[in-house]
Amino acid sequence: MAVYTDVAADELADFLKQYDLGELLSYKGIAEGVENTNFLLHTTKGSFILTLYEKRVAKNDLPFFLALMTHLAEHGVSCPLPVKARDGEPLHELQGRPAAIITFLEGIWPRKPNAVHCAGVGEGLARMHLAGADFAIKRANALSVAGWRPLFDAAADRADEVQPDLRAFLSAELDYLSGGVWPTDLPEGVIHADLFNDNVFFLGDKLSGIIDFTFACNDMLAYDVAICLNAWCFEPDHSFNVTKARAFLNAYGRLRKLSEAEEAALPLLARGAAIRFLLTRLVDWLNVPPGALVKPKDPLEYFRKLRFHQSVSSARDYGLMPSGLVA
Ligand SMILES: Nc1ncnc2c1ncn2[C@@H]1O[C@H](COP(=O)(O)OP(=O)(O)OP(=O)(O)O)[C@@H](O)[C@H]1O
Ligand SMILES: N[C@@H](CCO)C(=O)O
Repeated sequence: MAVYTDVAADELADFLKQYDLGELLSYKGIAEGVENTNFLLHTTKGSFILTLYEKRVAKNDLPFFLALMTHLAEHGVSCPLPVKARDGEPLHELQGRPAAIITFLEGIWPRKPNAVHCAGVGEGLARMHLAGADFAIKRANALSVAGWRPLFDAAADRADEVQPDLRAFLSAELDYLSGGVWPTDLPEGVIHADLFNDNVFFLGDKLSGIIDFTFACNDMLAYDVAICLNAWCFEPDHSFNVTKARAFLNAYGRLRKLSEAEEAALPLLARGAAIRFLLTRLVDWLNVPPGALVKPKDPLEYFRKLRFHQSVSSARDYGLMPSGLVA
């Protein structure tokens, strides 16, 4: 998160009058993250997170995110619970933006994830996929193949300022991924779609919670696996760590085994996941709003990851054995 929209103490106190959360003791903006504005609130009833939904979040989608968190929490996934105001609704408006309060989760996101964290994420992701199976509301993935071209168009003219020939590289990759190779028949369900290390909290080695469902949607479950391979299984120098990948995939597979078709599609899905984050980061990198408290993320990290996936010939390169997952 970040702070794009400031909120004065008296405005916040007025806003809180709609809730049964006691008196406001203190609050502060959270600089982490890039999508929405977030504040940590301390009230006489405890700690909470207030989110003001910004640019990339469509207001119509907010009921999906809020209901999903409630559904997952009720099905054993540790995630924040939306707090209902006195009118029974979790969604209101503050500073002209849709705003919601969610419960605070204890834990710390791992700055340097190790293989144990990766196994925790594998298990947590599989639990989320299983728990989401009977969630009734649907939301299409706005950032799947059809959504990448408009991002490219928004950044293309200045892409080469970030790295020479980046524009041509992205254009060729997009042509390939949108040219009929993207899978259409893999198992689908509710995916998190942004399960990065800053969205997973741990207490010690144990996963304590998953946050930030603002990209959650219905899509291929294996695409979520591919997003996590990108987000968790590379080193700071952007080299791939097969030990972490194996730990992640094995833990996932113990709860939800990937089908042969899903395994075979992993390299392609990983390329798609890499270009999705490369493109959103590139657009953000080139368009930091003046005065915003936000640190844009490095797009070129995902260029390097994408290059790696382009060199992968099969899911074996991610630590999977031909007969399926190693115990
Ligand atoms: N329920 C919660 N409990 C505790 N801390 C939270 C909670 N929700 C958010 N935070 C804090 O706010 C930070 C940013 O939250 P979040 O990742 O949801 O924001 P975002 O702008 O959507 O970010 P991203 O760039 O990851 O999409 C987290 O790293 C964490 O420090
Ligand atoms: N997790 C994303 C930011 C939020 O979409 C990234 O690291 O690019």
